[in-house]
Amino acid sequence: MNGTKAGLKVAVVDTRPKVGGNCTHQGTIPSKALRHAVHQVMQYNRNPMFRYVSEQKWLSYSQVRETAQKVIDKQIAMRARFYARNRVDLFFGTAKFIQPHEVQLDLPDGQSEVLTAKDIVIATGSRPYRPPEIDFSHPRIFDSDTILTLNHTPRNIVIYGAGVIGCEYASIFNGLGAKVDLINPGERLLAFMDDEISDALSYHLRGNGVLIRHNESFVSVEGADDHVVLTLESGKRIKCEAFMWANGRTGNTDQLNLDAVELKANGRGQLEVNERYETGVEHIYAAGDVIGWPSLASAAYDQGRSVSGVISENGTYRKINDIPTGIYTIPEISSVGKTERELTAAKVPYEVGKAYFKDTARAQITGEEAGVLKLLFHRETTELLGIHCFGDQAAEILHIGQAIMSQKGEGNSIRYFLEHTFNYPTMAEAYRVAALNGLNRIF
Ligand SMILES: Cc1cc2nc3c(=O)[nH]c(=O)nc-3n(C[C@H](O)[C@H](O)[C@H](O)COP(=O)(O)OP(=O)(O)OC[C@H]3O[C@@H](n4cnc5c(N)ncnc54)[C@H](O)[C@@H]3O)c2cc1C
Ligand SMILES: NC(=O)c1ccc[n+]([C@@H]2O[C@H](COP(=O)([O-])OP(=O)(O)OC[C@H]3O[C@@H](n4cnc5c(N)ncnc54)[C@H](O)[C@@H]3O)[C@@H](O)[C@H]2O)c1
Repeated sequence: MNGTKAGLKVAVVDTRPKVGGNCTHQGTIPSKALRHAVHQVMQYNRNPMFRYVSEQKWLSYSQVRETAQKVIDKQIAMRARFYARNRVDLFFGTAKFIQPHEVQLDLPDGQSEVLTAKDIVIATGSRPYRPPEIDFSHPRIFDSDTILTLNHTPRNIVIYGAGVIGCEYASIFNGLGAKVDLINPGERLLAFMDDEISDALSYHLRGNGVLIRHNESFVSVEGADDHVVLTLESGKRIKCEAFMWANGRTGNTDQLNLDAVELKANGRGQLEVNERYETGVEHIYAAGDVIGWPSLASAAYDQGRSVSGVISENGTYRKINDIPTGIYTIPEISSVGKTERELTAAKVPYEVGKAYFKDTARAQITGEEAGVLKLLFHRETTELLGIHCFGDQAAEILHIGQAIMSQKGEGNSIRYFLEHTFNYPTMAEAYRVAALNGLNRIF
């Protein structure tokens, strides 16, 4: 759309006969819609007020999947309208290069057609990495794509991989009442996050009954008729009704016939690009998950806009940095900027200001009292250096601080939160509380 608005003639190609990409069909949208539905059930079951209405109630995985499908359908319809309104031509078929400026589309009916373009953007995304020794065709063995075909609530599930996907699905199945074992090949959950926030997540998942095992690697995953057995290098054997692999993703480059344009993907199927999304082959660009980090829909949107800005020469181009993280576990996590670990290693004299959700009126009213907002700021200049939030609506709350942190010069100061009046009672008020808490430490 950014390209057509800048005067380019644009065609979009996708294998799937519906727009939206994996983000809409198998990634962000279904997982967030599932998570929201499950969170609502948890709130209903937890809140004593609803016991006047009825006893606790549970929804099945199939029921929450139905609500997710409705959101997916809305997204598809909305995106299809955007393409039509902006006169972006859509082609459905699997694309591969045949010449530097020619792409062949293999169509669902077995026919093929060739598209020619001055510039080409590879935005083929990613898919779950599948170790060859695991039989993903087994009806009880899933990855983050196929978990969306599960049609009952398992009594127990083992999730292997405690990255973002593993932690989010652990929250979803735990919220549905399934017994969840979360197997982490690493040392801690979400190791790239602030330690205190990662500890808070472990504490809350464990408190809700999730069994977390760190530093474990799989030896085998064996599927039987009515169960799956996971064997770990430590000798442990874990039996479950359903097994979900949530460890890593691979860029979708294997079908692109990259040899035809002398491009090469790395071992994870990803393409290397420079700041302007140029691949090294003139006129071929890449953006989104296929270029690897940060592999977020939020970043992919901006990268897509930017790459069309580069091509059209007069469209929007922005170097994308300071990307926030929003992780939709229950409770939610969000962060932007530096962690304490990074600031300590860089010998930056920082201070910490904290506000616990339980001490805010808004959280007491909503009952969402688990959580903390943590501000890291320079003790001399008071500039905000990092924001880390754990708790309900963390992904929204974060953006208030991000707006201040992105100001230039003296505009970026923790004092903003003391010099402006905040609506009361709001979760935004946590910024005022955290700023006071932090500035009180300065002497
Ligand atoms: C379970 C899960 C949850 C997530 N949650 C979040 C979240 O909460 N927030 C967030 O920011 N990000 C999240 N992500 C990441 C986010 O979904 C991705 O970063 C985003 O989808 C990347 O967009 P993309 O356009 O690069 O590629 P994709 O969304 O992967 O789309 C690529 C498209 O290219 C098509 N394609 C591939 N090969 C070809 C070919 N040869 N010819 C034609 N078409 C082809 C595919 O069919 C697909 O439609 C999540 C991901 C997963 C898996
Ligand atoms: N809320 C969100 O922002 C959100 C939610 C879900 C997923 N995502 C995105 O989806 C991606 C996938 O997440 P994940 O949970 O699978 O964890 P991950 O990408 O962190 O990977 C987990 C582990 O698998 C390894 N690995 C990754 N790709 C591999 C490959 N191709 N081959 C072998 N090993 C590989 C990694 O080194 C890591 O140790 C992340 O990049 C994340 O940004 C984001």
